[in-house]
Amino acid sequence: MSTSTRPVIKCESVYKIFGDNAAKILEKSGGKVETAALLDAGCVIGVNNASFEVHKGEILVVMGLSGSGKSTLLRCISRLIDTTAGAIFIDGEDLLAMNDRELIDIRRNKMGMVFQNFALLPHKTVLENIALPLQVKGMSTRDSMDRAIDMVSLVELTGRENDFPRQLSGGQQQRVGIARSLAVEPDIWFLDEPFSALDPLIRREMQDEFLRLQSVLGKTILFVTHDFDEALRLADRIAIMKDGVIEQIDTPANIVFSPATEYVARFTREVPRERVLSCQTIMGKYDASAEMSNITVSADAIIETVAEPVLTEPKPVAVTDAEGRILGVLDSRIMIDALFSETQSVAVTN
Ligand SMILES: Nc1ncnc2c1ncn2[C@@H]1O[C@H](COP(=O)(O)OP(=O)(O)OP(=O)(O)O)[C@@H](O)[C@H]1O
Repeated sequence: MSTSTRPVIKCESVYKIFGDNAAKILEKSGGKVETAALLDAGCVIGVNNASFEVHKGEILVVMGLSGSGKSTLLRCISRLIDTTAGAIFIDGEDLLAMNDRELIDIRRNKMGMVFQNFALLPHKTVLENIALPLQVKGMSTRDSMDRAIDMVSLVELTGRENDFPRQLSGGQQQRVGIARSLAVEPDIWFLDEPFSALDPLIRREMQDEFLRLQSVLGKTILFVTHDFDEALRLADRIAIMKDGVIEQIDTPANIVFSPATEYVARFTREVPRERVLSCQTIMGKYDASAEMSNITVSADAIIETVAEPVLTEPKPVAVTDAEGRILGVLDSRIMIDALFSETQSVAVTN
């Protein structure tokens, strides 16, 4: 993830107010949002003063309980609904200033969406469902079908091309939804509770599938969920929402170890540290003269994913960066200290 470049998504004081009187009240106040007056007038505040950026290749998970404003925020940024106040920039372009044609163009070519209910057309086959957005863009039937076949393979559904949605399991239907949204090669990927309708085992499988796809595709992602565990598994950063307000936006480790508010802390109390700490945050010093294990682990791997091999390995395991350079070591003592020590002594930097 790069944070030095221009953000792909930038929100500045974004508000979404629902209610017949909202426009009138805003007009009276000269566009200034006075939440108390709006609430008194019976308006509902969907998103309340959201400001943040999402960078290229980053997964930002928007997490909150039902009614906290997650979907409304996502819909403002994808312009499925109009924003009441504030500014949204996509690759530096003012989204709210775009005309209908520009909007259709950006939504068709730059943005992909996946919804909880899969939103597949029941009378079309898997291939036809995936090819449809390409045909809407003007691609020939033949080319769109060829591309749809590639997409089916990407989401590992080869052999089911001619099935109808009703012949597929929920997880398979969502794979089709994912393939369809990726077919147009969007830069920005919006996923609104994509796995919430799936049972827990399939859900976990789809989360792994999502991470696998992202490791290949490197999209810029806004992922909405009400499940804190899902947020921890998937996010580069998590935005926690309550009553339309983003209470905290930070890495999973910082959310868990430095919750900004009491509300955020309520989600984090029970989270085991191996779920959020990376190898880099607990590793020991590398001694070039020591005999090392043949296995290595990546510096940004979460401890949970490497605990077993490290704990069963008699020799120290090298922790390496993306170029394979050794940054430090892990061994069973370091691992046990990190997992079971009572005090939190590690520096949270990832
Ligand atoms: N079209 C609408 N008209 C009026 N109020 C709305 C509308 N859409 C959303 N709201 C309100 O805005 C607030 C945020 O809703 P939103 O759907 O964004 O929440 P959410 O966090 O996505 O919830 P869920 O997880 O249940 O989908 C809620 O109070 C909701 O009732």
